[in-house]
Amino acid sequence: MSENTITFVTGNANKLKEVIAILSTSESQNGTSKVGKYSITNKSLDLDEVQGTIEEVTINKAKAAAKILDGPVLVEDTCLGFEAFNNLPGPYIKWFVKSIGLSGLVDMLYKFENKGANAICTFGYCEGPDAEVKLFQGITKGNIVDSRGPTDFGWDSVFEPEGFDQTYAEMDKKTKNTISHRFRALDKLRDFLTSQ
Ligand SMILES: O=P(O)(O)OP(=O)(O)OP(=O)(O)OC[C@H]1O[C@@H](n2cnc3c(O)ncnc32)[C@H](O)[C@@H]1O
Ligand SMILES: [Mg+2]
Repeated sequence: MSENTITFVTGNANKLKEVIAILSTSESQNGTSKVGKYSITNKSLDLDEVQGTIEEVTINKAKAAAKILDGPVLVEDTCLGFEAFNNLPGPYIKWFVKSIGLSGLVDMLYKFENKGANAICTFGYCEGPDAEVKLFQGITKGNIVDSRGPTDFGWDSVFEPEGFDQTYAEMDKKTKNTISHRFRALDKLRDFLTSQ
């Protein structure tokens, strides 16, 4: 593998699809994206996640991936935080969705007038097992609403981004991919990689 190849490590096929779509250019082929001098390829691995802040979780994931693959890696951790809960569940949103479901998330806020939520995406880039992890974060604000639209990607159907009357799940993918937390984080990562 060339030294300019970065492996995006995720166990989530929907994340991967969005990353490829957002980074796609005429030079991308077969799931490999070109950003500046770098080629971004991918590997499906479910990395252990420690408890902590989103930054700590992402740094740990990146270090674990760089150790396993012994080379440049990119990982991503996605949070959904409720304003009424001081931004929890945050990095633990996956376990909340798994254990209480989407209607459970909506019910958590039933006592609160403030339905505000932040979708936060943090990419961690690490050049190798002994390198520092660089973070690139994107945030999209929105509200938690009753589920509308397909439920095949995480909490997409209960998150209505500010300024829109559709949930992420109801939007066409192109629209989501120009306003999403993931798009905003990748924009920063792209700036960094193209300046290298
Ligand atoms: O292997 P990794 O990359 O960690 O993939 P994951 O599915 O474990 O992902 P996270 O640890 O980042 O957990 C984030 C949770 O939020 C969900 N999620 C991530 N991005 C999302 C998005 O854009 N819209 C809706 N749900 C999303 C995802 O399905 C998880 O349940
Ligand atoms: Mg995960």
